[in-house]
Amino acid sequence: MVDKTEVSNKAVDKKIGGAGLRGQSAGETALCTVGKSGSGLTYCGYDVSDLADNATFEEVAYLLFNGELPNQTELDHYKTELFAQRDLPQALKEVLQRIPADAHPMDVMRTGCSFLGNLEPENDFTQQNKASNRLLAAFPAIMCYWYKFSHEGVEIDCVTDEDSIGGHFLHLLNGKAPSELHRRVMDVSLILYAEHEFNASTFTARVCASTLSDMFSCITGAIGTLRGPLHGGANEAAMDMIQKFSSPQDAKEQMAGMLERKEKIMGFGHAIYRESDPRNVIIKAWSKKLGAEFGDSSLYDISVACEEFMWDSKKLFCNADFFHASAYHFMGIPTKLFTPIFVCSRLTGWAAHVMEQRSNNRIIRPSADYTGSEPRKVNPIGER
Ligand SMILES: CC(=O)SCCNC(=O)CCNC(=O)[C@H](O)C(C)(C)COP(=O)(O)OP(=O)(O)OC[C@H]1O[C@@H](n2cnc3c(N)ncnc32)[C@H](O)[C@@H]1OP(=O)(O)O
Ligand SMILES: O=C([O-])CC(=O)C(=O)O
Repeated sequence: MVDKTEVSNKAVDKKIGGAGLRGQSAGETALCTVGKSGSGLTYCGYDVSDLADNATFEEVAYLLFNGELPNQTELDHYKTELFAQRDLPQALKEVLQRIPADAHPMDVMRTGCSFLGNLEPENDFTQQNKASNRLLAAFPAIMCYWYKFSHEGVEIDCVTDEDSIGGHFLHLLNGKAPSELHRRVMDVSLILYAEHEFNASTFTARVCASTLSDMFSCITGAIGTLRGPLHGGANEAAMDMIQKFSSPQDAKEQMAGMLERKEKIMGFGHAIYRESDPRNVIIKAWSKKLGAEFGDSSLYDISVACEEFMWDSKKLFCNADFFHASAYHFMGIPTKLFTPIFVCSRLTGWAAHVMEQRSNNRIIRPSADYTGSEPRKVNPIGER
């Protein structure tokens, strides 16, 4: 007779692992493919390059939340809904005022998200779209209200008449309407960062969702995960690095030294893509255009030298973050706000994954291979 305990233990013992769970399928999604078809990245079946050329970020947000692109009436309605929710509650402004200027802006985003969840909680899952859209509308103001208050002592008006979220963010940051080029690049950037399957921050959101927690908790956890330099924090780290290089030649020499010292070069490599990140070619082209408009393309030329050097020496390629650094810089965005912009975009992917997890949920709880001590007895404290 088969011993049932033995069978169930065997099931548990089956190793689903490997460092970083690389190559393991950890669930199903209808939202995104990475490294599979088209240019290598699709959202709900649409190639990201097609979306970047022919859609706006709001259309992509709608797509991720609803599974289909909106028609004009649906888009107008959606944008009106988002537009009406841009302002921040006074209590949140007061909290943001208390966060010091030297705080990490990702900590500001985390606190802003969490605190909004106290003021306007998601009481049940019928409110999941409402909560997601509220965060989508409010994130640019959370970032800019804190930044302008803590750095310039200015209490900004959190509402603008900008039509798009990207334009709204740039307007809040600069206190004036952005150029059409900047509006467009910000929109493309938000599209490129919107969704990326089971990346670390999205997986965090899904794990949190799987316990049937609320949307604000899922997003707050995801922000904390995106913060690290191996994930979203790489765009900021890439900027810090390229700013230290005085010329393309200097970049190559210094990078050679970094590789020799076994340092990680931020903005290069990827856990899934093997030869290129499809988002890079898109943001790189916009960075070149912005550099020309900026009137000094040296940062772009240095970035290209870094790209060539890393490919020639290590066969490592730029990921989505690398040319975002120069692109954002050319638009006058302070480096410390780079990763928070990622939050404003990726919120859409996170929230869509939370909704998907909830729609077919089982608590995510893998097992671990034990590597600790053999079973042992507690000695009385005097004998240790
Ligand atoms: C939007 C995003 O989140 S994109 C990712 C942003 N993160 C970064 O840019 C940080 C820099 N990059 C990295 O640290 C890594 O490439 C990651 C975290 C993105 C992926 O990590 P992994 O999946 O473990 O990388 P992978 O298995 O491809 O690494 C292969 C080898 O290349 C090395 N390598 C990978 N990326 C880099 C890099 N940027 N600089 C130097 N060496 C690198 C690894 O150390 C590893 O070497 P080893 O075999 O001697 O240990
Ligand atoms: O997929 C990943 O591991 C990281 C990434 O590129 C993203 O989240 O956009």
